[in-house]
Amino acid sequence: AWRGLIEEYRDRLPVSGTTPVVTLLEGGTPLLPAARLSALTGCEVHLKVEGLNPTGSFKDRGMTVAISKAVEEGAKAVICASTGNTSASAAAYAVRAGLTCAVLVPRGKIAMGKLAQALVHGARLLQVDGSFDDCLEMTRKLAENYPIALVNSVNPHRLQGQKTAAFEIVDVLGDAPDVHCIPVGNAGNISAYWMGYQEYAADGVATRRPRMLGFQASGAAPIVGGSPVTHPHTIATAIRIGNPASWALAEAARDESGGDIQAVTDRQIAAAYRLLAQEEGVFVELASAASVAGLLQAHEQGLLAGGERVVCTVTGNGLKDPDWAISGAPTPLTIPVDAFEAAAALK
Ligand SMILES: Cc1ncc(COP(=O)(O)O)c(/C=C/C(=O)C(=O)O)c1O
Repeated sequence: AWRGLIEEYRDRLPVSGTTPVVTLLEGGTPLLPAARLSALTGCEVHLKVEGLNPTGSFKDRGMTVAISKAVEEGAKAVICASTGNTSASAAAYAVRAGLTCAVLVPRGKIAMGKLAQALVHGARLLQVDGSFDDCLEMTRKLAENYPIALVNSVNPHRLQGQKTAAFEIVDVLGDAPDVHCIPVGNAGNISAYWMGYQEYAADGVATRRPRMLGFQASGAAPIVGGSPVTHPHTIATAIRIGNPASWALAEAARDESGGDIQAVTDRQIAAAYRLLAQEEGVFVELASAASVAGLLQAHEQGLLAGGERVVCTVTGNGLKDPDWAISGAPTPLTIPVDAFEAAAALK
């Protein structure tokens, strides 16, 4: 049976025999063949469905390690800034560990499902009148001045946990893919995947490393533009980030892998979101669809050779932000009960 990431990849994580294991049995998510995307691109496309982690996003991978280490170091409380999924995950793992959790989120820019998770797990939720980047700056100051563990992806334990997704992909495919597409916000995840692929290639578990293709929303694309975006804007609120904490690591992943970091528009993201739901049967949140919007864009640009193996990470569950699924849907029909019975009686 699946034992959670620390037990599954213990010898590749910064834990020892005495590290308490705080887990919700995260990881082991599906690597789902994507027939429609394969037909559209002429590649062999798989989706790494990270919305099926315990709190509905890939953040659980990093949080199991960061919270376990926080307990080992004697922390009594944890804190993070978040566009939503990190706070949802930190709140749940803090409960598992018996720690107090404080989260700072940008007011009014967080999907309801994520807010619900932080609140229901009893996190102390601080809504900041500013951007995610302002939240992160405040969180770093608080963590410096109080005995409270910072569990954002600036905490190296987070990236250590998140690199396990790359291990799982190689373990299932038998080697690394040729290309890996992934959304980029605070840029921890693209950096963590590259770390994982590098580690497996260095140990000979994989014979190759993929080209990393990262995708930012065009209104929140500091790495693409080369300078911080003071007022980032996108419907994909999870990646509405103007000054990524792992900027340098993400550029290294791009350059060392021979990949790229590009922008995709909200329109492209929304189209990929609908395609995933209506043609692949996978419901993801908007930011997650940036990796598939990027796949289609890369195909258009001739960046993909026919038959190449491509993995797209879809990072969060669509249930986090159901409004987007409802807003464009046709109005449901309402049938009066008696008409229904009459119709049924027609048999
Ligand atoms: C669904 C989803 N998809 C992609 C990203 C981008 O990953 P990174 O590039 O590693 O930041 C996030 C990030 C969310 C937060 O940063 C947070 O929760 O504070 C996300 O929730």
